[in-house]
Amino acid sequence: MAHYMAELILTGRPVLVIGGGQVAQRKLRGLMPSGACITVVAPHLSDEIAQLVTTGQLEHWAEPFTPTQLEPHWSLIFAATGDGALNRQIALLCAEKGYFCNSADGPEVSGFIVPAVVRRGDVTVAVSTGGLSPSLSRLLKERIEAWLEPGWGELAQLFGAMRQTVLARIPHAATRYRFWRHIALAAQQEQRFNQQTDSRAWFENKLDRHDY
Ligand SMILES: C[C@@]1(CC(=O)O)C2=NC(=C\c3[nH]c(c(CCC(=O)O)c3CC(=O)O)Cc3[nH]c(c(CC(=O)O)c3CCC(=O)O)/C=C3\N/C(=C\2)[C@@H](CCC(=O)O)[C@]3(C)CC(=O)O)/[C@H]1CCC(=O)O
Ligand SMILES: NC(=O)c1ccc[n+]([C@@H]2O[C@H](COP(=O)([O-])OP(=O)(O)OC[C@H]3O[C@@H](n4cnc5c(N)ncnc54)[C@H](O)[C@@H]3O)[C@@H](O)[C@H]2O)c1
Repeated sequence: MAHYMAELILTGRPVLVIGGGQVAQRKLRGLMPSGACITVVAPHLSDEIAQLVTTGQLEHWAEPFTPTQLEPHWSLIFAATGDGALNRQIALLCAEKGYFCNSADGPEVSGFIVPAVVRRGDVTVAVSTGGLSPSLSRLLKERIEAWLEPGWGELAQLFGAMRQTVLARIPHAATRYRFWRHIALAAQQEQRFNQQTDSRAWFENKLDRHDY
C-alpha cells in the first residue's frame, strides 16, 4: 500500500506536539508558518521552543504525557518525546481514537510521515522515502534545493493571478487547457523561472497571439 501525499491547511486548527527536544523543534519549524494553534506538552523545552512560548506563539503544558491530554479534539498530533516506546504507544492510542499522529519513532505505527521540503514561495517540493531512510530524503532535498530555480514562486503568482482572465478569454475548456500547457512550456523554454521583468506583459502577449 502506498502513502497518500497531501498539503494540509492548518490555519487556526489545534495541533498537539508531545515532547520539546530537538526533534519536536524541527517539527515546529515546519508547523509554525501554517498558522496552527499549537500546544506543546513536555517537562523540559529546548531554548528555541521556550522562546516561542515566551513570545506567546505556543501554549505549553509543563508536564509529562497522559492519555487524558488527547481528550480535546486535535487535528494533528506529534509524538516526539525522548522515549521511543512511548512515542509508539501514543501513536497506537491515537490510531484507536481516529487521530492522525506522527510518531518520531517507528513509522509503521504513524498516521502520517513528515517529508523533507523545498520551497520557492507557494511552490513546494516534498520528498519522502515512506519512512525507510530520512537521510536519503535529506540528501535528495539538498539536490533539489541546489537545482530548483529561484523564480518558481513568482511564476506561480503570475499564473495564479491570470487564471480568471484566461477563464474569461478562453471559455472553451479544451482550448484553455491547451493554452495553459502552451504557456507553461513557453515559460520553461524561455527560462522565465529567473526573470521578474514585465512578466504580466509577457503573459498577455502570449494570450493575445492565439497560436495555442
Ligand atoms: C525528512 C525529515 C522531516 C522532518 O522531520 O522535518 C524526517 N527526518 C529528517 C531527518 C533525519 N531524521 C533522522 C536522521 C538521521 C539519519 C537517519 O536515521 O536516516 C535524519 C537525517 C539528518 O538529520 O541528517 C533519524 C530518524 N528519523 C526517524 C527515525 C525513527 C525511525 O525511523 O524509527 C530516526 C532514527 C533515530 C535513531 O536511529 O536514533 C523517523 C522519521 N523521520 C522522518 C522525517 C520520517 C520519515 C521520512 C522519510 O521516509 O523520508 C519519520 C519516519 C517519521 C517522522 O518524523 O515523520 C527530516 C529531514 C530534514 C531535512 O529536511 O533536512
Ligand atoms: N523522526 C525523526 O526525524 C527523528 C530524528 C532523530 C531522532 N528521532 C527519535 O525522536 C525521539 C526524540 O529525540 P530528541 O532528540 O528530540 O530528544 P530530546 O532528548 O532532545 O528531547 C526529549 C523531549 O521529550 C520530553 N519528554 C521526555 N519524556 C516525556 C514524557 N513522558 N512526556 C512528554 N514529554 C517528554 C523532554 O522533556 C524533552 O523535551 C527519540 O526517541 C529519537 O529516537 C526521531
